[in-house]
Amino acid sequence: MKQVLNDKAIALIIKRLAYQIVEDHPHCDDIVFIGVQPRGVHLSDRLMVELNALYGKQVAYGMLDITFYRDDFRKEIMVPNQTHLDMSLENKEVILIDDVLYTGRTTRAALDALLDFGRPSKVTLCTLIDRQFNREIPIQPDYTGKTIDTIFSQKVVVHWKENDGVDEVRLLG
Ligand SMILES: O=P(O)(O)OC[C@H]1O[C@H](OP(=O)(O)OP(=O)(O)O)[C@H](O)[C@@H]1O
Ligand SMILES: O=c1cc[nH]c(=O)[nH]1
Repeated sequence: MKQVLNDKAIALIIKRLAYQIVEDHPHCDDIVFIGVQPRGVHLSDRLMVELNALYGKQVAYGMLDITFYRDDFRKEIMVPNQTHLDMSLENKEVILIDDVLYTGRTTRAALDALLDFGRPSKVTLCTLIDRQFNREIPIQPDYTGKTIDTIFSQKVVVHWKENDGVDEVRLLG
């Protein structure tokens, strides 16, 4: 199982993503940052620390469960996570945050789920890892930590210190 990113690389990437977002958005008043449950939230929590420091205030931040919006949710029993989103998304720019983008189906479900909270003026996507091949939905990231060329049989595994004891990205297979 090959290590693709270690803890130092992940920390640097998260800082860089935060700077890129702030460069594109000098003001954060009309932005809502949303981590996709469950694993996107580890990345979004880290990004919020950087963004709060760069903006000098608490940015609007929520977490979105997409379980019942997945296109395969009827095929197996799934345990939902929690949504924490105590603001309207009407006319806000939403920056969706997830750890991995692969087929694009999770992001599609997230787009569907967030429409329950209003009509955003714009939605952009930030991901730590973009597995750029085998996309099944026409979705691309706007902010990418690292793009990885993978084949179908492989799997990208993102470990987070708070869950797995270590920050790292590994490629299985
Ligand atoms: O672009 P996609 O193919 O949807 O994959 C991306 C999603 O996969 C992982 O979640 P999880 O393992 O819960 O989802 P999965 O079962 O769809 O792989 C990851 O945290 C992303 O949310
Ligand atoms: O390789 C993959 C594909 C989807 N989701 C992951 O977390 N890893």
